[in-house]
Amino acid sequence: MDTTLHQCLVAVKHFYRTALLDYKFSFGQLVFYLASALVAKIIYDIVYNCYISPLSVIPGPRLCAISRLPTLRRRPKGNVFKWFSSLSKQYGPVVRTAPNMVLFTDKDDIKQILVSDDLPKSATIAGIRPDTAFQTLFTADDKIFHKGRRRLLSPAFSSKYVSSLEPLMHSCVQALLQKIHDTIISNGSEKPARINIYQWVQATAIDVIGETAFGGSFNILENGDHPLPKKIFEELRNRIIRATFPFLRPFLPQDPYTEEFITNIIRERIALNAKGERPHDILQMLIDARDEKTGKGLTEFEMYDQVMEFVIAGSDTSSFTASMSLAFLLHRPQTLRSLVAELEEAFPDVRTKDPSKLFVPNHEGLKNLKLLNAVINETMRRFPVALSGLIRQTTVDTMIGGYLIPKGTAVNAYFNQVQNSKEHWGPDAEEWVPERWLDSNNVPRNGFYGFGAGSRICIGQHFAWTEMRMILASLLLNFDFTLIPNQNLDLVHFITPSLKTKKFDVDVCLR
Ligand code: HEM
Repeated sequence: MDTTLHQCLVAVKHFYRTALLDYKFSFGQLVFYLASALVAKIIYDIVYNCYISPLSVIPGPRLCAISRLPTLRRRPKGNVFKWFSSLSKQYGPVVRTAPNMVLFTDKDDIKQILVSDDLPKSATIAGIRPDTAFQTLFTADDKIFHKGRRRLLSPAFSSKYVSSLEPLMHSCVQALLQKIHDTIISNGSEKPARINIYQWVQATAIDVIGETAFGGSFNILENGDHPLPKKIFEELRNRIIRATFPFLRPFLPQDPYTEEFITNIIRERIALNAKGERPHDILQMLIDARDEKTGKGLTEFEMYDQVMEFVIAGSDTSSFTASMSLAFLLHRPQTLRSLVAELEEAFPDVRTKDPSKLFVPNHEGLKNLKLLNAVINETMRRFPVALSGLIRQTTVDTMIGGYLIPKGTAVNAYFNQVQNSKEHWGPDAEEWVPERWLDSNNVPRNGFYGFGAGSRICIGQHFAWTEMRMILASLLLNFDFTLIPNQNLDLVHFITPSLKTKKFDVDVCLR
């Protein structure tokens, strides 16, 4: 038998060698051989993925073992997180979601991925870069690059530095209050005005990041129909599509509007520097950055890329959380009343002030307010910004969740499931109940990852907390809001989450 097999192999080898050397095969034969090689490769991959790969023992839908199709078709629609949740309910804490990707929903596994092993970001994340050659803080998969960029930018996010930005945030929040106030007055102050608070808070957050990080408000709120928020959303969706289907990259170029908008800001700053003015903010840090070895600075594109990342990371995240907090408060009047009482107790003079003056509380007076913090934490628990999970990649064969995960596998720390699990958070885990945060015993250890964890933990968390507390408290201290029931609160997630309708209307009147 062995001899026969050997003879066969020798004959096949001989045939191919002669054929290749003498080109003694027709075009039809060539197509046939290539097609058979392709079919053999497909069959090999299917057999390997289903029966031989160490991942083959991990539960999950059969199709996921051989194809990325189930994930690919959901990502561009922004609803992959719903599927992940249903998979983990059906298959348990470790699920294979693609031939080379595994979903983890156990809290210890998530801690291992993000903190103990502190795995690097996966190649999937690198795909969301506009130009894959350039890394940014959020997308960096090279740990050394990440460390250097993080060291460079950290001073702009320290709690001390963020406190110094408070007057700038104050002016943007004041502009939001003024716009609401003026709308109520122009509507005839005795009746409530209907506004899309979701959109206005989003515009405010973009202005805050412009004012604090790039030297001047983008004035998005003022120019109600500014194209930037829509362009940012389109860019987020395109980034996911480019990462999911790399062959579509040439057909989905970077949007010229945002590139020009941000590049102009950079050029204006460089011109300002030439006049001797050097504001101390993120933009200046990027302009001044020099490579330790080569002494070279960032190119204009690299600066644009990093600035754009901050505009994305710093706007839709905190605005989503702040406006969803308000939406849920309106659905839970008892908590709304308690929160307003907490705020009025902390700022008793707000009532005695001139009613025509709008009041923005200082952050020092807000930061320790228990219910305010609980409301924001509860919104981040129920609807985390990283709704589809945090994707990392193994660099060596690693045991996670009792399975051998080979080197180069994408692992998704899907903490959304942990944060909404009845096992960890009790029978009301799927309800929005901020009061649970008032007793620290109710918060399970390693059960909350609102800002991520490990070396990639959100660099902007002090910034976000300051901004969210100021926006929410200012709205509630100055106005009365009424819920308009039965609005669609369905979410989509493209890097950051948003309401599918981009709309949450409220009726608002002066207090
Ligand atoms: C409610 C508000 C926010 C939430 C819930 C949030 C959440 C997160 C999470 C979960 C991560 C970790 C991503 C990962 O591990 O893959 C992250 C990273 C990051 N966030 Fe935030 N974020 C918020 C606001 C902000 C703000 C205001 C900024 C900037 C002004 C910002 C900038 C960043 C950046 C640059 C990273 C990447 C950090 C790194 O990889 O070193 N975020 N954020």
